[in-house]
Amino acid sequence: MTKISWLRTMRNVLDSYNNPAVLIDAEYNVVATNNSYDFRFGGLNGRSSAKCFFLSHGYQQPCDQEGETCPMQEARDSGHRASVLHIHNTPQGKEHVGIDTIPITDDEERAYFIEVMKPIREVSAVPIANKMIGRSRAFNELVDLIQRVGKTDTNVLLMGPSGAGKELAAQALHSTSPRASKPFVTVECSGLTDSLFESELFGHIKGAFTGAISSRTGLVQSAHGGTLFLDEVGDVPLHLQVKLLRLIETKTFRPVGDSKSIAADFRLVCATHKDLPAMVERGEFRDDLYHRISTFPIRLPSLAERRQDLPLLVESILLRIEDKAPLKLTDEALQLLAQQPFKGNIRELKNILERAVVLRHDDLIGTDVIKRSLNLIPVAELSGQKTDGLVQMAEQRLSLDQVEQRYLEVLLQRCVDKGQVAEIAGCSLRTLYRKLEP
Ligand SMILES: Nc1ncnc2c1ncn2[C@@H]1O[C@H](COP(=O)(O)OP(=O)(O)OP(=O)(O)O)[C@@H](O)[C@H]1O
Repeated sequence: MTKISWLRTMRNVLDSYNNPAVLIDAEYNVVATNNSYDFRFGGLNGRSSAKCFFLSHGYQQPCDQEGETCPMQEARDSGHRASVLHIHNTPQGKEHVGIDTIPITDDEERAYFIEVMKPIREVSAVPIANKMIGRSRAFNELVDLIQRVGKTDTNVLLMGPSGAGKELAAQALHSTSPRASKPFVTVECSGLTDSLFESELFGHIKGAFTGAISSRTGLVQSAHGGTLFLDEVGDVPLHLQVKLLRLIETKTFRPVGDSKSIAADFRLVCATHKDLPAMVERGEFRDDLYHRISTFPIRLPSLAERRQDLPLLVESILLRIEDKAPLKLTDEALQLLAQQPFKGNIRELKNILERAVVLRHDDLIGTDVIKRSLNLIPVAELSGQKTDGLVQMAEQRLSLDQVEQRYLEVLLQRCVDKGQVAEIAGCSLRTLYRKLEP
C-alpha cells in the first residue's frame, strides 16, 4: 500500500471515532485528522502536518519538556494504550481533555499513534459560575482520578479538609458515571440521630411507629440506579456503623416496620474530613466498614496546595455571586488574598469574597475592601484573648470539649453569622451545628 492510500485508510479509521481524533507520527507531526477534529478545531489549517504540542498547547517543544506528561511517549515506551489528562487550547478557550493514545505501525513498521480527545465537561479550566474549577497540577490529578474511577462502580472515599470541594467532586464522579441520568442522593451523616438513621436511610411503612401516618421512601431507595453519597461518613456513630456495613455488604435493606427486604442498586461515594485510619486505630470507626467504603480513596488537595488556581477561582466565585456586573479584584487585592492561609479552603475564599462584594465601592475591588473583609473579625484580638484564656482554662482543668464550646461562644458573639464562625473554626456549617447541639 502506498503511504497516501494508507493515510486515506487511516482517515476512515479516525472517522469511526465520534470524538476528535488525530494520527501522529513519531516526530510529533499530526498527519491526519477526523471530521470531528476538523469541525471543532478547523483541521490543520491547510497544512499537510503540524506539531501536536503546538496545535494543542501552543508549545514550541514536546509536552514533557514543558512539565507535562506526553501520552505519545508513554504509548511508544510501553507499546500499549496510554491515557492522560491535558488542558488544550480550543476555540472555546482552555479545556480539560482526556487523551487516549494508541500505538500502531504502518506497512513498513514505522510507528504512528492514534490520539483520541474526549472533552471533560464536568470541570472547567476557564472562569464559569457553576462547575468545579481549576487547572493546577494538583487539580488536574484529581480530575484524572475522578474520570478514571467515575466510569466504574467502585466505592470511592473522598478525603480532605473541610471546604476543599468533596461534595462537588462527588457530583462530578456521578456525572462521569454510567449512572449519570439516575439520581444523585446525599445523606448528611453528621445530622443523623439514632432515631432518624434507619427511617431516613431505609424509609418506613405506615404505622411503623407513632406518628408514621403514611409510608415513606428512604434515601437508599431514592438513589435507586444512581449514586448514594454519604457525606461526613466519619460522623456515623459506632453503634450505627454496623447497619451501614450490612447495607453495603448485602445491597439490601428493610424499611422500618416492614418484614421484607428490598434490593438496593446504588454506587457508593463517601466523604470525610476526618482521619478515618486513625479513628479505626482508636476503635471509633469499624475496620470492616472502613475497608468496604475506601476501595478507591481520593484525597482532595487543600486550597494551599493549589494556589495557582486562586485567580481562576476568584473570577469564578465573583461570577457566581454577581453575574450581571463583571466584578474584578485589583492585582494588589489578589496578592493580598494569596497571602492568606485559607484553613477553610474554597468555602473560606467564597465567604471572604461575598463580604467583599457587600463592602465594595464599585466593580473593581481593591485591597482596602479585601482588608475590611478579612478584618471583619478582629482575629488578632481574638487570638490574644485566646492565649490568655487558654492559660485560665488549663488552670480550671477544662476538657477539650469544654474549651471548644467556649471558643465557639466567643466566635458566635463576634461574627456576623454562623457561616463566618464555621469559616474561622475551619469546619462546615453542618459540623458547627452539630458541635453547638446541647
Ligand atoms: N473546584 C472548585 N471550583 C469552584 N468552586 C468550588 C470548587 N471546590 C469547591 N468549591 C466551592 O467551595 C464550597 C465548598 O465546597 P464543598 O461543599 O464541596 O466542600 P466539602 O469539602 O464538601 O466541605 P465539607 O467537608 O465542609 O462538607 C462550595 O461553595 C463549592 O461550590
